[in-house]
Formats: sequence, structure tokens, C-alpha cells
Amino acid sequence: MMSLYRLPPLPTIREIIKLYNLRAEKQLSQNFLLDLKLTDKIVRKAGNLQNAHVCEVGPGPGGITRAILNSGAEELLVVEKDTRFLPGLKLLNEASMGKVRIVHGDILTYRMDKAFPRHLQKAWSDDPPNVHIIGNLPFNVSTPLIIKWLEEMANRTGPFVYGRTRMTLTFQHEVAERLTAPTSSKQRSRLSIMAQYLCQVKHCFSIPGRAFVPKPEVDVGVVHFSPLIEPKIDQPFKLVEKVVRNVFQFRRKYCYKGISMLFPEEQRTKLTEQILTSADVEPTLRPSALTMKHFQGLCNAYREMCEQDPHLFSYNFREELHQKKVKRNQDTQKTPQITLS
Ligand SMILES: C[S@@+](CC[C@H](N)C(=O)[O-])C[C@H]1O[C@@H](n2cnc3c(N)ncnc32)[C@H](O)[C@@H]1O
Repeated sequence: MMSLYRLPPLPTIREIIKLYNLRAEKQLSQNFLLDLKLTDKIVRKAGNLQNAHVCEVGPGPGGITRAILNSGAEELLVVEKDTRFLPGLKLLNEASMGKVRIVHGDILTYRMDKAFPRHLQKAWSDDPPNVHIIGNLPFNVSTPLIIKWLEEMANRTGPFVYGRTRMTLTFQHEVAERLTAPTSSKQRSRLSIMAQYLCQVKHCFSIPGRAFVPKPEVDVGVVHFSPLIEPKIDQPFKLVEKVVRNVFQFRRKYCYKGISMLFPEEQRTKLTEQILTSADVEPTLRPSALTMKHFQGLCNAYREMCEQDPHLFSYNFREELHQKKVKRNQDTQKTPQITLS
């Protein structure tokens, strides 16, 4: 069946690279994937792309682009920052009879909410729309981008105005492990909770660094995100983010230490006890041992406490520390100097 959708005249990626003299820019962390088995495998992990509307982020010379075009997608929007790749992408567009829409831009600022026709929109509780995001981006872009997209997923904005848009993205191997880490694993971190409370996250497979040209220092993990109908924590993203950040800031200590920093010093002991009791969290658990249910309990209890004291949410213990330091310095300067004559 697959051969029905194959587009025979597509130029090979090596031809495109040679034709336009496309060298990877090390400063831009460009690492190309030219192995067709691997580009096909990434695209297969996105699911069935027949008649799909796909956005590929950072297509570069077009290895993954080609695999997407061969998968039966109806429309492929590519967002590429580096102008050197535009002529090669135009060539792929011509060879695919106009299926590729090329945007020269930065995916961090591109309006994904306007990227596709509105008729593709599905209700959140419905099946996911036939809209997919696929990309092999530089590591310094993929991590801030996934944090931005997780917030947009929580708010149903950006690419999630179409419904539960699925994403298949590459990350540095260690980040892929953190995104998918289960309770009590070494890699369990802030990113694990933020991703897993909103989606089903799957580390599909790893690609050794040597498969890329040029070879990056680290291996790469391919991660698939499928947004959940009901997030596992029913609280605003910013609140969840604050609780989770506090819990993990002292990751080697008992969890009560980080949790206590949600509260101003004068109420710290009392309110920490209150939140731990209400969320049914054992104070001597390590942050990595907390389950999603524990985080749900902590966020719900913190929300209630913030409703009772509206100043609580804006409290930031680092700011308090900073203020104290400034005051100490001012006091030292005010102390009269006693000079011995
Ligand atoms: C690691 S290379 C991968 C290229 C290609 N997808 C592949 O797998 O061979 C990353 C690509 O993303 C592009 N890129 C980097 N930052 C970007 C951004 N903020 N927005 C859009 N594209 C970006 C780079 O120019 C480059 O083409």
C-alpha cells in the first residue's frame, strides 16, 4: 500500500546538499540526518499520516521532509530559520506538486494557531485532529520549545487550538529520558512531571550520535507526545509549574525542604505541615519518589491556600533571600566605623 503514496521524482537529500552546497553550521548546532531508514522510522512513530496536515520544524536539507512527503500527508508546512535551505525546500515542493508550504521563520515565535485551516479543528474530548508536528531541532531550541508548547497545551492555544495535536520531536538523549522518567527513577525531574501531567509521553527509540552529519557529542532520543483529554492535575499551568519547581529545587534532600520554600519564613513551618497533611505526602520522601497523585494533592492544596491568602502565589523565597541580603549590606554600611587614633 505504501508505494501508492511514494513520490518517485523527489530529489535525494545528498543531491540537494550537493546542489546547494549545504554545509552544517556548527555554531547553529546543525546536525543532519541523512539515513533514510532513520528518517522513515521517525515519521512512522508520528502515526498514520495519510491525508494529514503536518508541520515540520527545522527541515534543513529535507531528510525528514522527504519521509513525510512519502507517508501520504496532504499538506506539509515547513518552518526553517536558515535561508540557505530554502532553495532545496522549493525543489522538494515542486517535486511533490505543491504539497510543501515553506515559511522562513523562527518556530519559537511562529503563530502555530494560524498555521492550518480552521476546518481541521476538533473538540478536545474528540479524537486527535489529523494535524501533526514533527521535528529534529537543535537541542538549544527543542527544550525551550517543548516547555512553551506544554504551556500552550494546558491552555489549548498555539498548535492546540486544533485539538489534541500530536508531536514527534528529537531531544538530547538525557532530556528524552527526563521527559519520560517514571517515579523513583534517577532521571525523574521537573520536566517529567510537566510533560506527563499533560500528555502520554513515549521515548520511541534512540539514535546514536554517529548517525548524524556532523556527529553531535551526544545520542538523540525520539519522543512522541499525545495530549491527554483530562490532564492529571486540574490546576493552572503556572501554579503546577511553581509547585513542581519548588519540589525539585533540592532534589537530593527530603521533599519537605523544597515544598517549605513555597511559604514565607514566618509561616513556613505551619503551612508546610498543612500542605503535606492535606496532600498526604510523607515529608521524608525524596522529590523523585513523589507520584503524580502526590503532585496532584500538593497542587490542589496549594491552590486552596492561595485562595485563602491571595499574596501567597506571588511569594518567591529567592526574592526574600535577596531582600534580606540587601538589608544586611545596608545595615553594615550604616554601622559607624570606630577608628583608633
Ligand atoms: C539539527 S538540524 C536538523 C535538520 C533536519 N531536520 C535533519 O534532520 O537533517 C536543525 C534545523 O533546524 C533549523 N532551526 C534551528 N533553529 C530554528 C528555529 N528557531 N526555527 C526554525 N528552524 C530552526 C536549523 O536551521 C536546521 O535546519
